[in-house]
Amino acid sequence: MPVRRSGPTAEQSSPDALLIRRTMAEIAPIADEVTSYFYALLFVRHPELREMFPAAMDVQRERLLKSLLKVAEHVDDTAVLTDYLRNLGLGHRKYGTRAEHYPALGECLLGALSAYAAAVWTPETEAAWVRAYTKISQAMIDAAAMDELRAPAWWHAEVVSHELRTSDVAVLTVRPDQPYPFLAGQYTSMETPWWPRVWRHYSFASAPRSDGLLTFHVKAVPAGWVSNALVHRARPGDVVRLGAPVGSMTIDHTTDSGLLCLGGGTGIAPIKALVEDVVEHGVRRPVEVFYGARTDHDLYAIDTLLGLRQTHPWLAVRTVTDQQTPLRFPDAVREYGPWNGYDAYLSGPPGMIRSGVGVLRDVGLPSSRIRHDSVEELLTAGS
Ligand SMILES: NC(=O)C1=CN([C@@H]2O[C@H](COP(=O)(O)OP(=O)(O)OC[C@H]3O[C@@H](n4cnc5c(N)ncnc54)[C@H](O)[C@@H]3O)[C@@H](O)[C@H]2O)C=CC1
Repeated sequence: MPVRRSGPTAEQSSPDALLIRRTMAEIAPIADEVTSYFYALLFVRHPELREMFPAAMDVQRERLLKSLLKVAEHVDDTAVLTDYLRNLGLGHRKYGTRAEHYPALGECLLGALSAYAAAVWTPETEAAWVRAYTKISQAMIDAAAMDELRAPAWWHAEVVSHELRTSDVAVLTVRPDQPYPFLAGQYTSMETPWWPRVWRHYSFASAPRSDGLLTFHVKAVPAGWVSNALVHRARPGDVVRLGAPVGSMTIDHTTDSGLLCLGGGTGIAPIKALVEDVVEHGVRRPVEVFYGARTDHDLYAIDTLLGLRQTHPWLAVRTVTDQQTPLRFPDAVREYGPWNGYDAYLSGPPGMIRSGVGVLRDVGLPSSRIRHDSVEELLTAGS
């Protein structure tokens, strides 16, 4: 996502926004308890909804809280909120969420907030939350209804190849059961047969292919149930479920400006897809890839990138490993350039994205030319 301007200042905030933020500030120190209480209320009052959620609720709790914080932060910023709620509405289709579930969720959310923010909870606060929740849920319901007209809620996809590239990184190729339209640079959510209702995000590692197959790079991370299953258990013939494609780290093909791409670890996956997308479009534009990894051994995608470079002279590929250089990745981009006129794409660990954005701003790139996925989403990606 391009880095956005910040929302309205406190002085410009609406009365509802102030009340909502006051509630969020009140519950911030006990946020875990509030979300646990919310789900307890929901499952006691509506036991039929329990089966829509995974057995272990830790990531789910975090996601709900992040969504609430995001809404509270941007409650007056229609542009940010509209985009965000649209994606949230689409994203909930794969869970089986329907319009009639929203009032139940809203009633339990207000129940949890009023119980834990009792010190600041007034009739005005309650009215502000009712207005906000009505707006939020309607935006999500409308987005889901629009999407229903053109796409399934999820796709089944069969693993057709599984290649272990290092002891903990696998390249998986899957065949969706129906056409799966997406853009290079986007990501999807995946559920495996071993962990039902646990969804994790993975970026597409190839541009759309004529045979319709999709490729992912997965690293088994400690305590990452889904990633470990995908790397160490998945075999051809296994069937996963995919949600809709999301993400705005895509190429603007109406210009021919240069691309500066920073991919760290398995974050090289969408960068490879972007390079293939440039190849597909046949327009020669400079593409400079910086590929960061801990060691040379971890540069599992280097042969593919060097292969592309051999046939496409506009492509430059530089590797930066933690062993090899005194300048840590992504600082190494400072040694090259100038980068004015380039669009930048970052993909990798959240810390790398944050420091990469800092480096790019330092070398003079405006925020509007820097693209990456939401760091909040990445914190629960791929585990
Ligand atoms: N669209 C995206 O942004 C994608 C993000 N990812 C994420 O990328 C990560 C990949 O993990 P690994 O392969 O284990 O990467 P890793 O931990 O091996 O790091 C890869 C590179 O990033 C650098 N790095 C790591 N943390 C940094 C920090 N805080 N500041 C500056 N540089 C840092 C490392 O030095 C190394 O060069 C996962 O968190 C995954 O979720 C993966 C695919 C797509």
